[in-house]
Amino acid sequence: MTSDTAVLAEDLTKFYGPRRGIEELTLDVRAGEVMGFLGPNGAGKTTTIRLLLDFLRPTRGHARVLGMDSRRDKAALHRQIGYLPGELAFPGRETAEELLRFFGDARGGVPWTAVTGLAERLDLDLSRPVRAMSKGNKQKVGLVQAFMHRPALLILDEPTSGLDPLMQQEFLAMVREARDHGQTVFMSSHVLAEVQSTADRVAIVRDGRLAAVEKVETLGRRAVRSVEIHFADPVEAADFTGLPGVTQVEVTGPVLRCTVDGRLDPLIKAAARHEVIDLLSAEPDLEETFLSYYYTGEGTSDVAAAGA
Ligand SMILES: Nc1ncnc2c1ncn2[C@@H]1O[C@H](COP(=O)(O)OP(=O)(O)OP(=O)(O)O)[C@@H](O)[C@H]1O
Repeated sequence: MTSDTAVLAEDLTKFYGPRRGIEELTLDVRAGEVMGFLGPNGAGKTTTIRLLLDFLRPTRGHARVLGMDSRRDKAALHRQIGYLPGELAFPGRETAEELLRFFGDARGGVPWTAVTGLAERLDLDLSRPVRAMSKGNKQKVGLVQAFMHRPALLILDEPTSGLDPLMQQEFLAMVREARDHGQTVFMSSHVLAEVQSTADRVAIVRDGRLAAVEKVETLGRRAVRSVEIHFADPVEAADFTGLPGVTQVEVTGPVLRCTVDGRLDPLIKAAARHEVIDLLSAEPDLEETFLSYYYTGEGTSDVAAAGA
């Protein structure tokens, strides 16, 4: 592990009795990057995060975080990270302000303006008791305590859960700013779109195993989109079948409908041999296409190569 590595998991494995939480997870998060940790419900994301923080003991393997052993250096490590748990429980009667002052003191003092600044951005009323807050507002309290001391590493479990779309955008802006300040962010999600707009790389887990590590640009190039082209005159399907990445070609008179996987260039060049009236390209549904690519097992399992 070098100082360029913020998180290093090696063969990290956790079984709950006979039930697999995560198995043989080997993964690195580089210092200063935003890594999305993606997978469907039950894939093993929360288990992994809890292992990294030593809230769970691994069945096998180990983790080093910020150069420290998760288990041996637990207390020192926890002071240096910002952690948002997947499920927040605030049993006491404290207001958000009282709670956040407590967290701030526990971390050796955090400028109160850092807290109020974050609360303002997230539109959080600090004077209210946390217990009586909605799920979304509790989530905001969780986010403020994770970000407020500008930790070197943020580990966030489903951070946008319960936030409305406007607040999700604000949160993503906070993540981008954290990266600009040199902080590292490891955040889990089951929604590809939200990590896609902020993450440098994405690690994908399914059924308790790491399926792939990809740069986010690579995901974009893999986007499948549906394309409809209207020509001045009828065209032949044969002109478009067999083009690289083009499938499901359907021609009805002067209208072509097809699916394109990856670059549009071959289709555009073929279309340009005719007079084009209009071209419609539906937003690539990465969620559906990319995840199905991996979850049906067609994707590369060469994790090391993919993450390189
Ligand atoms: N305390 C536990 N006891 C037994 N099995 C557990 C326990 N915690 C998790 N599991 C199992 O481990 C697997 C991984 O769960 P985990 O919560 O890590 O997934 P996740 O990817 O975080 O899912 P979600 O998005 O639903 O939170 C699941 O099959 C789950 O049922």
